[in-house]
Amino acid sequence: MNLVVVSNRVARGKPNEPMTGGLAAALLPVVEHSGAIWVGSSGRVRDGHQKEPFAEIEALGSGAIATLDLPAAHYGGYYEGFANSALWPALHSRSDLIRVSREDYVSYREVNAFMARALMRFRKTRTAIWVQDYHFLALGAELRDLGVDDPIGFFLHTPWPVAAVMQGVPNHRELITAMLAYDLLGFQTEEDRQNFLSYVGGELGLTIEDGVALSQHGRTRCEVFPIGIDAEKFAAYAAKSASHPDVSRLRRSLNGERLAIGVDRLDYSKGLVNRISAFDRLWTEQPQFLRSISLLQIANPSRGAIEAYGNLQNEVARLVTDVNGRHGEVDWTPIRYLNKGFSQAVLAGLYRTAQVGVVTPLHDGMNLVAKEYVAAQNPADPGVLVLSKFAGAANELETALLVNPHDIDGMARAIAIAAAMPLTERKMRWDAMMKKLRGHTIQQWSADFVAELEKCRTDKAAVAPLAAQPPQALRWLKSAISGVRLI
Ligand SMILES: O=P(O)(O)OC[C@H]1O[C@H](O[C@H]2O[C@H](CO)[C@@H](O)[C@H](O)[C@H]2O)[C@H](O)[C@@H](O)[C@@H]1O
Ligand SMILES: O=c1ccn([C@@H]2O[C@H](COP(=O)(O)OP(=O)(O)O)[C@@H](O)[C@H]2O)c(=O)[nH]1
Repeated sequence: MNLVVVSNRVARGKPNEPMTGGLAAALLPVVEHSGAIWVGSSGRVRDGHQKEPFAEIEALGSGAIATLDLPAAHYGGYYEGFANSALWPALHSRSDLIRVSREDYVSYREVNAFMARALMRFRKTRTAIWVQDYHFLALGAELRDLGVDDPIGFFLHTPWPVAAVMQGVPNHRELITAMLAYDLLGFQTEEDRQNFLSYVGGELGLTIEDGVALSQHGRTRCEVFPIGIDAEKFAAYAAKSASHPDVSRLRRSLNGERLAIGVDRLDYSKGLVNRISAFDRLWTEQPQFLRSISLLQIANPSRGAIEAYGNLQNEVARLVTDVNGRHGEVDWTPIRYLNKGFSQAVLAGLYRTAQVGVVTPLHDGMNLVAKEYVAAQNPADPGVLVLSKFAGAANELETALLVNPHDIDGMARAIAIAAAMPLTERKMRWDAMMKKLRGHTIQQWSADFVAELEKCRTDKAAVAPLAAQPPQALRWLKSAISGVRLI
C-alpha cells in the first residue's frame, strides 16, 4: 500500500537551509526513505474557486513533496486565525492568548475540506494517509465524507491540555468529534494521551476501552509515539563542523570562556523571557560567572503576523538589550542574540561548541533541539543539557538537569551547576541520554506509527499490508495526476 503524509508545513530538501520547525525537520528523512508522497502548503495562496488544486511536485529521495497553493480567501483565517490563534495557545495551555472569530473557524474547516479534495487526486490504489498536527484536526472526517475507506492516522506534535483548557476553544466538541474519524491518534506523551481520553470520556461521554474511543465513526485507537531524531546524523555533522566559518569564528571569539546555547522559534511557548531572566539572575547573584559564561540565543522569527508573536519579539529584544546594557563590558557581550536561522549542519557545530544547552520551554510537544544538542556532543567531553520538565523530551532525557521554567532562581542555579559539572558526571548523564536517542530514531518512530495504523484498520476491514519496498513515488504521482508542475 502507498503512503501519503500530510502537513501544513513541508521541508524543502536543501541541506544548507535552516528548517522551519521540528515537524518539517523530522518528516524530511522519513519521506526521503519511505517512498511516501508528502503533501502540504506551498505557503502561497491562489484566488478564486479552483476547480483543480494547483500542485508543484519535487522528488525527495525515494519519495516526493507536493505543495499546494491554499485558497486565498481562507488562508489567513485558517493559519494565523484558528490554527495559531485558537488551537496553538490552547494546546500550550495559554487560554489567555486565544483570539478567534467565527469566520476563522469557517476558514479552518474550508481549508481542511480543500485539502481533502486535493488528496483525492493523490490516491490511486489503496493508500494509507498519515495527517500531521493541529492544522488538520478535521481532515480525516472530510476524507471519510468523500468516501475514503483507507487507513487514516493522525499525529499531534504539540501537547494536549487538560479538558478545561480545550473547552475554551470555540467549536471544540464538533472538532474533537471530527478527530474520531481517524483510525489512530498519536501523541507525544502519556500525559497528552490521558488528557485527550479524559476529554473524550468526560465532555463527549464516549466509552473508552483499552485506549480505544468508541464513537459514531467506529473505533479510534489512541497511542503514544514520542518523536525521535537521527542521532547518528547529528553526531556526524558535529564531528566535522569545525571547519565551517560560522563555527570556527564562534570558537575563536570565545577565548576560553564557557558558552551556553539556546535555539528556538520566537514563540511564547519556548520560555525565552524566563530563560533570559535566569541568566540575568545568575550574573547578578553570582558575579563570578560574569565574563566566564555567555549565552548564544538563536531566536528564529515565527508567525510574525500574529499580535502575540510581534509583542514577544519586542519584549525579548528589549530584555536582551537591558541585560546586555547592565552586565556587558567594552570587550564582553553577555547575550549574543540572533534573529536568523542556520542549517542543521552548522547548528550541530554550534551545539558542540556550547558547554551548556538551555532548552526551557513553558510547554512543548517534544522539542527536538534538546535531542539534537545531546547527539551533537563530543563523547569525550560532553556538554550538559538544562531541560524544562514541561518539554515532551524530558520523559526520555531524564538525566538532563531538569528545571521548572517558572522558577527563575532554580534555573539560574541549574545553569551554574551545569557550567561547573565535573567530566565524570557529564559523561554519565550524556551516555544515558545518548542510549535513549540511539534506541529510538526518527525512522523507528514512523515505522511504529505506520505499523500500528495498518493494524488498526485491519481490525475494521482486511487490508493489504503497507509495501515493504518503497514505491517510486514520482512515477506513481505522474501517472496518478495530471496538470501538475514538476520542479
Ligand atoms: O510551521 P510553523 O507555523 O512555522 O511552526 C513550526 C512548527 O512548530 C511546531 O512544532 C512541533 O513539532 C516538533 C516535532 O514533533 C516538536 O518537537 C515541537 O515540540 C512542536 O512544537 C508545530 O507543531 C508544527 O506544526 C510547526 O510546523
Ligand atoms: O536555525 C535553526 C533553528 C532550528 N532549526 C531546526 O528546527 C527544529 C526545531 O524543532 P523543535 O522541536 O525544537 O521546535 P519547534 O520549532 O518545532 O516548535 C530542529 O530540528 C532544529 O534543528 C534549524 O534547522 N535551524
